[in-house]
Parts: sequence; structure tokens; C-alpha cells
Amino acid sequence: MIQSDGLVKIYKTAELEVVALQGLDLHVEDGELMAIIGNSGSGKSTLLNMLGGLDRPSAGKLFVDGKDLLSFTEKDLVRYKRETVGFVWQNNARNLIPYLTALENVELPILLRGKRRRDRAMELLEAVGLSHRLKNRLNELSGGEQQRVAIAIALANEPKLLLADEPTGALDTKTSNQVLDLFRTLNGQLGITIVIVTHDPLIARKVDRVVAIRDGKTSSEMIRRVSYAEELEQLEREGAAAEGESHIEYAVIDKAGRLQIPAGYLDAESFKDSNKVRVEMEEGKIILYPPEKKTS
Ligand SMILES: Nc1ncnc2c1ncn2[C@@H]1O[C@H](COP(=O)(O)OP(=O)(O)OP(=O)(O)O)[C@@H](O)[C@H]1O
Repeated sequence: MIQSDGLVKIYKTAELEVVALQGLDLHVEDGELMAIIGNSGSGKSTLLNMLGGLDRPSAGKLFVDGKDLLSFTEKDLVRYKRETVGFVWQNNARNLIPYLTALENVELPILLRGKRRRDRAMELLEAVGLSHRLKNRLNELSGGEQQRVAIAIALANEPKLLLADEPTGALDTKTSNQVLDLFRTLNGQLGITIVIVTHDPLIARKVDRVVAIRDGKTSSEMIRRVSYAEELEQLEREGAAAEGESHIEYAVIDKAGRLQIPAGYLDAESFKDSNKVRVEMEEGKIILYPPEKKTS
């Protein structure tokens, strides 16, 4: 679904240039449910804006659903936003109208679709588990329910890719979990590809793959040992989930063979005050040693 190679985004302001993405590689399969994590300023929102067609990359390659986003005309972009992607934001007040009911809020963006809009809006609200709240005004709904309405709207144009920017940022843990479970259900039932950008480590437990971004590049990936669905099955069968860490962490190697050592590893005493490591191949393993201390 997503193929990004060496993606670069440079923001130019009057005095300075900020390189927000510096050669980012990211591949996402059709039907994946994955998360992107990273510290503030690492480039997550920039990437999401590129994927959503809200802003244009400066260089590199970016294909979504087989479409080359770097060669898009303005018209292509408008069409892409209408037909291929859906968005969910943390702050759903941005796309919801408080004095309308849940049903009216979902009907509104599909007005142009003609007579079936009420049926379609009801279908969408059912898909997000809100059939019992159709006639409630937005300001009568909880934060989690409002977020479900936002998700229903994002699904209205049947996007192939759903992009969620901190979708649980404003919710408590229990409600966050429910929203994440909903993403998983929609992913399973509709086969829609979902990319969630987050600070929230909890999300990692709910998806099969987490890609970490550091300084505008993918630095590491955490992949589940057992898929979340299998883990739930096991939980039901045996009353216990798989033991140990749920994910394996991989450092990502770029095309030039560069990799980032996971944060914290180089804080170890023997590596600390050096900008070099000794690299050796031993029995099929690549081993990093601290540099040898000079003896004088
Ligand atoms: N419109 C812009 N103009 C100039 N610089 C920008 C612009 N948008 C983002 N940046 C810069 O690009 C870098 C990446 O920002 P981005 O918002 O993508 O990070 P982020 O990982 O989403 O952070 P956060 O988690 O805080 O939202 C930052 O240094 C930021 O200051």
C-alpha cells in the first residue's frame, strides 16, 4: 500500500531550512495495521501529511496504492484525498459539529452521494459501534464516542488507507483501548490499511508492527512474535498470553548500509565517550565492540 524510499521533506522559512524527513524508507503492506512512533519533532506528522496528500515531499519516492505522489498535479491530489485516504485526528472537534446529532454529522460529508446518504451514515455508525447513539447530539457523547463518529466520517468515502494522528491522545486508557480495538475490528472486517501515529506505547501492544522514527528517518521496527489475533485466541484458550516480550526489535538498515543503534545502547560505560565502535563479523553475527582503550 505504501512504498516510500529515500523520502525527503524540507521546510523553508524566511531564515532557515528544516529537514523534517531525511531519506525515510517505509513499506506498508495492503491490509496492515501498524503504528509509527517517535519523539516530538522526529517527523511523524510530516510523514502523515505526505501520506495524506496534505503537503508535498521535496524529493525521494512515495507511492500509495500504486500512485506516485511526487508526480501528482493539483487535480490528482484533490482526487487522491477524496478517494484514497481517510483521516482521524486527535482533536475531533476539528471535523465535528457539536449541535448536530451523530447521524447528521456523518450524513453531512456524504451529502453529495444522493438519496442513500442516511442508510450509508447508519451503516457507518453501526460499523463503529454507535447504532444506539444515532440521535444524540455530539455534545451529549463521550470523548470516545465522538472519536468513533470521527472514524465513521473518515470511512465515508471508503478509503483504502486510514491515517490516524494521535487518535487516542485526548482519551483515558480504557477509552483508548476501545478505540484501538475498533481499529483492529475495522482492519479485520474491511481489510483497510491503517497507519497510526502516536507517542503512546500502549498502541504498540495492539498492532503487529511498530516503526520508530528518529530525526526524520526510520530507525527501528518492532514486530510481534505472535500476531495480536493469535495472542487473543491463546488468551481465550489457555487463560494466559505468550510469555516474555510481545515484540522483537529490529534496527533498520538503509540502502547504503547505515543503521541507527537503538537509543540508550551507546550510553553504556564502555561506549560512552567515543564516536567509534569496532565492527566484526563472527560466526555469521555482526558484533559491535567498544573501541580499544589506548595503553600508553
Ligand atoms: N510547516 C513547517 N515549517 C517549518 N518547520 C516545520 C513545519 N512543520 C514541521 N516542521 C519541523 O519539522 C520537524 C518535524 O516535525 P513534525 O511535526 O513532523 O514532528 P512530530 O514527530 O510529528 O512531532 P510531534 O510529536 O511533536 O507532533 C520539526 O523540527 C518541526 O519543527
